[in-house]
Amino acid sequence: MTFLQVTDIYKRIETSDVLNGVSFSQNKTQNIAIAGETGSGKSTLLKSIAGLSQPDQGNIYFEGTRVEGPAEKLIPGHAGIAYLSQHYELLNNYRVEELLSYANELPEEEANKLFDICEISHLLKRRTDKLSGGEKQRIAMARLLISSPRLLLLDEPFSNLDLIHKNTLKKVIKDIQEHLGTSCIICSHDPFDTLSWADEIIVLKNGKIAQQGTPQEIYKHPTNEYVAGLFGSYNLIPADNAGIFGKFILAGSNLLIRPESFKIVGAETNNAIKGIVKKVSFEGSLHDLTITIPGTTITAKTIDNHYKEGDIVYLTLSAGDVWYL
Ligand SMILES: Nc1ncnc2c1ncn2[C@@H]1O[C@H](COP(=O)(O)OP(=O)(O)OP(=O)(O)O)[C@@H](O)[C@H]1O
Repeated sequence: MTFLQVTDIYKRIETSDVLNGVSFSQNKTQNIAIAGETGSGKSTLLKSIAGLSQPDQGNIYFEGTRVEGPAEKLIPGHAGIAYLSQHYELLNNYRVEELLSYANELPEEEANKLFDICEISHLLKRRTDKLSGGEKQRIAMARLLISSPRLLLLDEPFSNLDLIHKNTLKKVIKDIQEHLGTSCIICSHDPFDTLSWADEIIVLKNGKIAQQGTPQEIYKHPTNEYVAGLFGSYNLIPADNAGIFGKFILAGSNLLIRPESFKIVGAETNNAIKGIVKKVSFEGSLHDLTITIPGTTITAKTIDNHYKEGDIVYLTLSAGDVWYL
């Protein structure tokens, strides 16, 4: 039996086709990330899976049982699926332990384990109005996990979190999966939150799946510029300008090359492309170099910090680093 099966979901809101025939499946151990620009339908898809948005057409089956929408049930939602909205709210003026105790039916030991996993044990005596955004979010998540869902849907969980809280949340999500056996689907528009975590990424555009694949496939072999752009910067060399790349020419195809794919070598070698550094930008662990090469300008990334404007450089590429669009 498939863990989650989403088949041909359509949803029209007012005059927009928000979901336009979305189908995919998830197995129990698979981490799925749903990516897409703002308004592409990510939240609506998650809510449909949770039974909180009524699809106009199509079916969702969770562990073999059809997920009914809010129009079909008195109390919306589906047993075993928990959805954490990006706009979750915690009741004000409660102590965290009070808030959690209302939902809690777990034996003390299990509840304490859950609070440890969510890294909120030290917050239990705190009042809910004296918490940071990241802390509130982990408490909201713990509250949902008390009901021992088998599938947790997280809607933009990393937005509005600083790097420290983001990393805590990433560890918490990993521990939830490892220690509680809960499967997850995360929707996020930030590639850095999805590429390292997901087994499979589903990219939505205008309510349709633009591409579905492993993070490596999506990053290295995007089907179009929309997908390429969602997952990082890229160079697009138009087909009529691709001659400079010699052996990599494929008639009529543009070349898509990620900036980190260029190797910068000190001296002219076979097949190296000569360029002049026009700009150097410090990006933390890497430097972005804007380099003029015959007929165009490209961006390359390097860890070397000695390049400066006006330097002559030589660029090489491997066959696996070029993608044809
Ligand atoms: N209740 C609603 N009434 C009107 N339009 C809606 C409603 N809910 C969603 N939409 C529209 O449907 C489209 C998809 O919305 P959705 O929230 O699913 O996208 P999203 O990809 O999650 O966006 P974001 O990343 O900004 O949260 C948007 O254009 C949105 O304006």
